[in-house]
Order: sequence, then structure tokens, then C-alpha cells
Amino acid sequence: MWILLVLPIVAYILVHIASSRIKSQSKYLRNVPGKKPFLIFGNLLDFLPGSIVFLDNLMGYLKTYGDTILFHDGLFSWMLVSTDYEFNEFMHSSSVHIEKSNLYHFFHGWLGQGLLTSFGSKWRNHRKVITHSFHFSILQQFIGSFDGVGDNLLKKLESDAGKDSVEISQLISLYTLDVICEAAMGVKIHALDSGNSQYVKSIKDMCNIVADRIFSYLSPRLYMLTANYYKEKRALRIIHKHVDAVISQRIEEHNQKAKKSESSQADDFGVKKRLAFLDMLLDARIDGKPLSRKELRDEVNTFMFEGHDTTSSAISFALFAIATHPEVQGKLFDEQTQIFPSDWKSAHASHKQLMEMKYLDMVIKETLRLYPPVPFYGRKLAQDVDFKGTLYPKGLTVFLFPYGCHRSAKYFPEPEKFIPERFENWTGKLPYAYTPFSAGPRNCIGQKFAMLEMLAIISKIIRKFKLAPARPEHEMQLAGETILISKNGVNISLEKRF
Ligand code: HEM
Repeated sequence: MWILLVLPIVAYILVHIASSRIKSQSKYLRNVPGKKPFLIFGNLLDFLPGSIVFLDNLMGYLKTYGDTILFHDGLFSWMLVSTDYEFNEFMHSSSVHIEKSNLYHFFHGWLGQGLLTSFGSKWRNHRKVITHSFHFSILQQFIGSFDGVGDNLLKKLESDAGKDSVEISQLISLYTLDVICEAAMGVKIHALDSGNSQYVKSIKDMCNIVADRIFSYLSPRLYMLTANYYKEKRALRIIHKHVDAVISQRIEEHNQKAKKSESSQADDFGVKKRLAFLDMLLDARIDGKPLSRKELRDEVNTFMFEGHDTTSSAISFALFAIATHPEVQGKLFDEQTQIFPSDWKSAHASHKQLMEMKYLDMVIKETLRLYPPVPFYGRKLAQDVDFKGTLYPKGLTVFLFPYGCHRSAKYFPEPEKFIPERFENWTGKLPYAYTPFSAGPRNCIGQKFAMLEMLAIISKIIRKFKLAPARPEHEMQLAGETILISKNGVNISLEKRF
């Protein structure tokens, strides 16, 4: 009975919200095309299957309606998706519209106000001090980690050599987790050896939970009734406990630093001290003050998230592309044997040698074009924007969509084909059409680290193994979650070269 009373009230409120929104928006977003929204569901019904249809449907919208379109996110809230070059240039280069969209709230429990999620003066101050940690001279010391952990990855892959079909993305993801853990915190977690330790499992759980939440459309209150809510709480407890313990240990060591000589230090986890990002954060000062424990934790967690799934996605897709393009693999192997004429089987690449791998560099760039690990990212307009005669309202969510730009024939001829040579003379060409690492003030701070890591590990793998398509050939199901993944794995086959 009560429902008969409540329903009209709810309907009245919804219509009221809708009409007042429409009224207040009438001078905005005039003539911006998009699929007609359906009642309060907007365009959401097209996206109900979730991440598996997200990229294709958005691509379909862009093809049908134009380069800059409106997407109705249900309950009358609008999002703008754009692959228009000038609009991309405007958004990326702006130092005003740098706040992330509301979708990033799902990260807050984990990453707090780290570099990815913060904005305003907090972001500016942190970006300034953290930029020093990514100086070339500091990045060079991580090459040892890429190589050491890489040897362990090769051993694991060896046991799969000769099989018809090997799913590589899980192992690669443990490799990148081991690497980033050494780099961010200076500790070994041996993810490759014990992939289901509580900490490793909790990080994986958090990546999945955030991706699920983005596509679940549940309100925060209803989310609290789901199993994921409790899984998230548990995962965060484990992650925060682990990171807090490492921070405490490092602070203790920093306090005792003067008493010990650097060279004799080795921590409880057995890593001889090369400086980790955390060490540099401990030395950082903002307005003369050190970062608080919470700030340190947020930054470390941000590196752990941004620094492992992204590179893992890129390396897995690169190996898939190499396995399915024998002519590309031939050129890659020739380049390796030229750089290491006598010892290609065992060489540990130096920074200088990594920089000589020009063809591999192009293969990685082409991989990041076809398979950008971050297929989209969102901003919130900080003020009204008048762009090419259209007024966009303050607060509007803007989706920047590298996956769409990278696959547009306007910017890349034959966009579906894997052609590394297109990057031969790329420098300076259309920088806002190719943004795997974003661009402008909020670009990826870890770009150089990631490029070195990818060069180092792919060089090792292609010197050790000849890659080939899986038997039967594997067709990947790409899905745009927070990271680009293949829902059915990334399968190839490997033969040992020696
Ligand atoms: C292939 C590997 C990588 C790709 C494709 C990638 C891509 C990106 C993209 C597109 C953004 C912008 C995201 C947004 O606006 O929401 C970003 C931001 C960021 N990335 Fe990366 N990333 C990679 C590796 C790394 C690594 C290895 C690290 C750390 C060691 C890292 C740390 C960060 C951080 C801290 C930010 C936030 C920067 C800021 O807002 O100031 N990334 N990355």
C-alpha cells in the first residue's frame, strides 16, 4: 500500500530534477551530438554488459555521431567523449582543468590523495617533489631490478616452452609487481614465486574491485550490501598494514642512517639498498615539512597501482603482437644480435644498450598505440569552457579516449594494422593524437621508468625464446577496465632458442 504513495513522490522528484537540470543546462552543450537518451537510463542500457562492450560501443558512437559526443550516464548526468584533435590539445595542455572525474572516487580508499587522484595545490606540490625521483640518474639504478627479476621470469617461462598455448599475462603481471615493489619501497615480495601471498592477492583484488565498481552503477549505499564491499575492506586492511610496516622500517633506518655506512645496509627483506622512491619521499620537504605517514602511504600505493598493471598490460600485448608478426620478430632479433654480437644469449643490457634498441622502441610504441594500457581517463571541467562556439558547463565530466584516437584513420592510416615503422619519423607529429602516457601537466610521471622496464624485459624474452601464435590461434577479447586487458587472457607459444 505504502508503495502507491511513495511512487508518485519519487516520480515527481525525478521529473523535477530532470526539468531543472535541463533548464539550467539549456545554454550549454548546444548541438553536441550523441545517441538519444532513454528515460532515466540515458545510454546506460547499451553498456549493461560492462567493460567487454565499453570500448566497441564508444567507438561505434564516435563513428555514428562525430568526434565529440555526449554520453548520458543515467539520471540525466552527461559526459563528454572526444577524439577531436584540437579539443584533446586544449584539455591536455590546460593547467586549469586538471581535476580528475568522479570515477576516480573508487580509488580513494586505496590511493587516498596520491598523485593520480589529488588536484589543486596538493597535487602541484607533490608532483614537484616526486618529479626529482624520476630523474634519469635515479632511474638507471632500477635496470638491475628489471634484469634480476627478469631472470626469474625467464625461468618460469622456460617451464612453459614447447606448449601449444601459454597464458602469459598473469606471470607478466607478477613480474611487474615484483619490479615496482623493489622500486617503490625497496622490498622484495617474491610475487613470481608466491603469487598468492596475502599482499599480492589484495592488490589484485583491489584492481578488480575498482574495475567492477566503475561498471556496476550501484550507489555507494547499495555497494555496502555487496560481497565486494567486505572484500575491499579486507584487501585495504592488508595493503595498508604491509605498506605502513615498510614505511616504519624505512623511517627507522633513515633515523639510524648516520650510524651506518650505506654500503653495508641490507634490509629484512634481503635487498641491498638501492634508493627506492620511498627513500626519496622521506627526504622530500614541502614548505619545510616532511610528508605525513598517510601521504607517504598514498604515494607508495599510487606507484604500486600505476606502476604494475599498466606495464604488465603493455608487455603482454607487445609479446602477443611480436608472436603474431614473424617479420617484426625477425627484425627485433637481428637488432638484438647486432647490439650483443657475441653474448646475446646471456648479456645483461646496460642503459646505453637499451637506448640503442631503436626497433624495439618502435614496436613498444606501436603496441601502446593499438593497445593503450590506460584506454581512457577522465577530467572534470573546473570552469565553463567556450570551445569552437559551444559552451561546456563547469563540472562536466570529460572522457579523453586514447584508444579511440589511436584507432582513428584520421591520425593513423590503416589503424588496425600493427606497423612499428610508422613511428620511424614520428617525433613531434600530432602529439595529442597519440597519448598512451597522457600529455601535458598531468602526464604519466613514470613514462621513462616504464619504457626502460619494457625495453629491458622484452629484449631478454626475445633473446631467450622464439615466440609464435598459440595453437589453435588465440583471439583476444579486449576490455576497457581501468586498464586495457584481454578478458580471455593473452595466449602465445614459446620455443627456447638455446
Ligand atoms: C606502460 C606503462 C604506463 C602507462 C601506459 C601509463 C599511463 C598513464 C596515464 C595515461 C596517466 C594519466 C592518467 C589519468 O590522467 O588519469 C598516468 C599517470 C600516472 N602514472 Fe603512469 N603509466 C605507465 C606506467 C607508470 C609507471 C611505471 C609509474 C610509476 C613508477 C606510473 C606512475 C604514474 C603516476 C604517479 C601518474 C599520475 C601522475 C599525475 O597525475 O601527476 N605510471 N600514467
